[in-house]
Amino acid sequence: MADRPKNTQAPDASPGAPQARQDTPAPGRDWQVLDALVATIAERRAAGDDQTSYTARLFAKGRAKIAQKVGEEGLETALAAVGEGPDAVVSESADLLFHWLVLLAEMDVDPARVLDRLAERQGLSGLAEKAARSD
Ligand SMILES: N=c1c2ncn([C@@H]3O[C@H](COP(=O)(O)OP(=O)(O)OP(=O)(O)O)[C@@H](O)[C@H]3O)c2ncn1[C@@H]1O[C@H](COP(=O)(O)O)[C@@H](O)[C@H]1O
Repeated sequence: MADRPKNTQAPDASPGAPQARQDTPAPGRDWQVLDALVATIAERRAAGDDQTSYTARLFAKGRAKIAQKVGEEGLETALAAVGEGPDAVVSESADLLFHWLVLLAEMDVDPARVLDRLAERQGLSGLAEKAARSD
């Protein structure tokens, strides 16, 4: 992915907390983590070594299997929210994001397109959008 804001301070930082240096984001709170994962997924896809790579194995199984995994991980995230707690939701969300990125790669969809779509929607109320639908 590209062209996303980097070094953005975490939204849950308390108002009085010391400001983080703009060039030293906290680990895991920089979009470079996702950029690196996208690159790794592309590399594993190109190498196609399903003996050593879970990602390559997913690609070998095909789109339907990858889509199924996205569905499963989404459900597991929801179930974790209801039946477990924040730590489980974090783990399941990571599984979900990984499989979601694999699915986008399988479909040759640049994840930046999803970010663009979100950006287009910024400022548009979900309720207003729903009310404007013709169906
Ligand atoms: N982020 C992930 C990641 N998140 C989850 N997973 C794997 O996703 C799987 C999900 O667990 P499940 O029990 O649902 O899957 P499963 O039962 O093995 O699969 P099925 O039988 O359902 O097909 C586990 O094997 C996890 O290890 C991941 N596998 C890889 N990555 C990243 O991809 C990189 C490359 O991994 P390899 O392709 O394996 O080299 C790694 O370095 C990581 O950065």
